[in-house]
Amino acid sequence: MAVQYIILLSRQGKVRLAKWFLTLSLKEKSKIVKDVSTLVLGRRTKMCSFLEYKDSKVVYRRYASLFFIAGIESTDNELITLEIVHRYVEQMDRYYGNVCELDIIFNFQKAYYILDELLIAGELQESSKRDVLRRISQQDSLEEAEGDEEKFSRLMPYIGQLPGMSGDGSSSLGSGSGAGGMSSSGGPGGSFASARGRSGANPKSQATSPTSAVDTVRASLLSRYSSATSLPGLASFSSVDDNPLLTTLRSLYLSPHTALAHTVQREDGTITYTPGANAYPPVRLLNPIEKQRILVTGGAGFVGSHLVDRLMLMGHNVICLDNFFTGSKSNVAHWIGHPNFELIRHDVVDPILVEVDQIYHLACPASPVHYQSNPVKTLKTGFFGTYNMLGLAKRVKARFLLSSTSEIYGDPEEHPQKESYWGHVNCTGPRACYDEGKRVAETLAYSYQRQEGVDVRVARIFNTFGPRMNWNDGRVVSNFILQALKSEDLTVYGDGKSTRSFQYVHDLVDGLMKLMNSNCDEPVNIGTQEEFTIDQFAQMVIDLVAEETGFCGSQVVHMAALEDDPQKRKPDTTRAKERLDWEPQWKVIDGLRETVKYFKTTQVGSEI
Ligand SMILES: O=c1ccn([C@@H]2O[C@H](COP(=O)(O)OP(=O)(O)O[C@H]3OC[C@@H](O)[C@H](O)[C@H]3O)[C@@H](O)[C@H]2O)c(=O)[nH]1
Repeated sequence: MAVQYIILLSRQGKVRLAKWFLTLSLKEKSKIVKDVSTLVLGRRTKMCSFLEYKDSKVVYRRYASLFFIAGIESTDNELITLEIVHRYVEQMDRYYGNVCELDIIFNFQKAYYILDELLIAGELQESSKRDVLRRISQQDSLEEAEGDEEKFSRLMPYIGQLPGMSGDGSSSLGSGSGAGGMSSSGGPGGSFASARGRSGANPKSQATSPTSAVDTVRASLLSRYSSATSLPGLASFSSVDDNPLLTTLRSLYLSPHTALAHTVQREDGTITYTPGANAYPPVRLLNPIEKQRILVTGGAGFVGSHLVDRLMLMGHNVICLDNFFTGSKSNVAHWIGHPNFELIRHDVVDPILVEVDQIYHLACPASPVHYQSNPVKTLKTGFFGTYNMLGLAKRVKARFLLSSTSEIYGDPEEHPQKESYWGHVNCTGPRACYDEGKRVAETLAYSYQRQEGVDVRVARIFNTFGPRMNWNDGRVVSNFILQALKSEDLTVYGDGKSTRSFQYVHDLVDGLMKLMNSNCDEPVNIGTQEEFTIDQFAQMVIDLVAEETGFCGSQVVHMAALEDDPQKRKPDTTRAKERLDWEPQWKVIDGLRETVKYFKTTQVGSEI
């Protein structure tokens, strides 16, 4: 009698543990996991717990929110297998005390250790609960002695900078969305409580339902991490109006090149960077239930890097993925090396596999100058990039947010534009690579939603500006500010009567986060009602630069109009208000003032 494999599967289909006692290729293992998950999850509660799968058998039992699945040979005994599984549950229950799915997610190594004591090569080795627990507690003491020293020495450089970080160090096998699974634990088909009831070993368990076990774990996690809520100025991240947050954010973008201190040697033309010269900004210490692993594609770009800042300050684990085509490492340099941060150079046109809970898919050049410089690549990014990220979302069961654009409305015949408007796009014009790329990206998102059940969010972003726009971005805001700072003429394309509504980047980031965490799966316009003609906007920039620098000698000059340039653009944001409770907090003039400061301090006259 030899067990071939043990799989612990959540009701949402997430594998929480998999142990193989026979040699199989990765492909074969994934096939078995996929087939067996489908078989088991598809069964109703009263159905028999034994199944035939190819030339083997599958024995399963549900305890609270987890299915324990064992594969055996067709000649092996199902009841004995069930008894082994049950013994495993009892031993975990003893070890963890009121074990639940979260225990296994956050302390999965122990679940493996216990299994290793119970089964060797698939054969039952030790059925005594007491002996298994004694060995595990010996291991624990050894690990504590060795691990604490090492962990502390590794974290030492950060401890001074990250309030309360010293208590963390929990690992995560599955995703943070395990918390979602826990909330619905209990129910028919067996439970951890029933295992405890049989063992009679845990007096606490007799009176504890699976739901209260979850509550206990939640409560203990929350109390362990409760100090986070008292961090001065970092308790709330709901809005950028929160001044301490704004001060922290400003410190990140108003001095991007000082993330690494540097000295410039003019004589030999070298720059020396000093690593670790600046402290990381303090990030919130989230309890593991709230801490998400979040992928931001295009995370080193203009909007992406602001989003990364906000998510990092909120205390999440952030993976920033960028091909640095228009994004720049310096936009996120202040996070490099932080324990919660990973930077990956990768082009979304190629697939990638990372285990995450949420995906903000922002990767795509957004300035007309950039996206038109390589239209085929822009289309590939729109289609394949989105296709790959949706595939990833499907595979890891992550929520997916697409950054779409007001450009999907083309040169609109409806004004302001509601989300219900289908648009007016020239599919053969120079802007089509972006417009149609984003339109097909939306189509892909909703097709994945319908066909594969992927949880999608779609943000239609209107003209956005702010710090970290590239000096060579080519969009109207950065062009005009840079021209005005150098007292050059402001180049207005066309007669200057076309309009745009502009929003400051912090408002957009608020909107994206609200949308991601809402239940609104329809497209949502994110933009402001402040609409200007390009002539008016040019004059406002000249005035602001004069106010900031004391002088601006620029004039407005009109040049040839651009092909297919939309004549007017302003969002109807009723849906954002009603569904997300989102409204812009920044007046355009305030955002522009800050952007002028940014360009003045970091671009014009900058050393590097
Ligand atoms: O130097 C310039 C730059 C731009 N403009 C004009 O200013 C207006 C705005 O142009 P931008 O290049 O900033 O942006 P567009 O509105 O054309 O496209 C933008 O739309 C929304 C987003 O999704 C994208 O960021 C971008 O595609 C256009 O009418 C353009 O012709 C100038 O008059 N002078």
